[in-house]
Amino acid sequence: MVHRLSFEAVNRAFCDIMDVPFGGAHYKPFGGKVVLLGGDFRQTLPIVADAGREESIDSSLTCSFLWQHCTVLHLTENMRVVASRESQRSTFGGMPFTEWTLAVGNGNVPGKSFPSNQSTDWIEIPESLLLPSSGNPIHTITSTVYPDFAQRFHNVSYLTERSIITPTNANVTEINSHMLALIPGMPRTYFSGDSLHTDASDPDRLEAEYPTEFLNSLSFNGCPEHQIDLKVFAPIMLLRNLNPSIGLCNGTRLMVLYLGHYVIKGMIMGGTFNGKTVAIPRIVLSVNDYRWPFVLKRRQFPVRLCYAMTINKSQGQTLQNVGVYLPKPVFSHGQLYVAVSRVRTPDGLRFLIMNEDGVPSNCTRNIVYQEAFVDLQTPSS
Ligand SMILES: Nc1ncnc2c1ncn2[C@@H]1O[C@H](COP(=O)(O)OP(=O)(O)OP(=O)(O)O)[C@@H](O)[C@H]1O
Repeated sequence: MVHRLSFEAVNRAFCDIMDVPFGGAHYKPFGGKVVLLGGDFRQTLPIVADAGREESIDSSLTCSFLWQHCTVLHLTENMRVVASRESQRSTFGGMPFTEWTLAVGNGNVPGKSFPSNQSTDWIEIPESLLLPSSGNPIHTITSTVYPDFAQRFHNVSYLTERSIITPTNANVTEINSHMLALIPGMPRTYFSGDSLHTDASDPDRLEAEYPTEFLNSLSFNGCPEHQIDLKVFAPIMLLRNLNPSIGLCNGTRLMVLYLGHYVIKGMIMGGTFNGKTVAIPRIVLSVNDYRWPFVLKRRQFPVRLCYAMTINKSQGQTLQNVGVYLPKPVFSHGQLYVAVSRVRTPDGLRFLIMNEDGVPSNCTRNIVYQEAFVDLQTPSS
């Protein structure tokens, strides 16, 4: 979901363009233009660094002054799952899959509480969705989602239809490294060129304080790593909008075809541009993180491996086979709902859950902030 401040900025720009006063009796939202917004408040809220529950809710469009001008219309049919007869037949917690998915999103699956844990937002995942609990969890989840990988690692449709999703980047990296090592041959490594930029009066002092080696060690959400290891046939995800008109958007998945010095060539997997071959250049990405007194400029290919991806990054994807790897529970509103709603059929969805002692479990957290739904039933003029 986009932060409400972004909508408010667009609103001001439209008022400016349409020469409509911003505020007062003649004020018209978006300069009088009709704007259609689509979204699902069961999904994750905008990411605000170090935000608690209140700040996350406050970032939502429903907390903007614009919301009073919105009319809410509800979609009623789940088009992703509707085609599957199997999803209607089987029951999950006594309901069809589509209803169970919504119950997870609405926070209506009956909770379970534990003597050791005061939190009541833990739910049981239906038995039919759980993976067998023995052995190495990484091996279990990767061999389930990527069966016969040694024979099929270069098959583009095989890669297109599957992914492992998990809450944190650390687990994503662990699974991606495991999978890359299974492809024959040595990886090609790309290192970024990092520098810092600052308006401070003494940039030399900052450069001495934060040497390049330190900049290289920094990782940021949505920014490629300093070191990227890739092999031909590996699936990668684009981390920036490069050229939407040819399908190169933030979140586009591609299979690597060629690893050059100046470009990476890949084949787009899924969506309107499925099968199209494209070249990705290195670009300079700027990261302005409040924790550091500088802007990091990183010159790197804007990609990362995507055998696994974070739950947040999986929003927008529709896949046939999804393994949800939960070595720790989800940590924010809507993540479990996003995880369970990536598939067309429950047959393609499997969970591997570990409890805090690292023992496989059938219970996990489902965080749902009910305040996120408060204003959705009230159509206004
Ligand atoms: N009218 C339709 N007829 C058939 N299939 C549809 C229709 N609308 C959407 N779908 C399918 O449902 C899936 C989800 O659609 P889409 O990605 O547009 O929804 P979304 O709300 O953006 O999803 P997300 O849950 O990722 O936010 C896609 O695979 C799409 O092909």
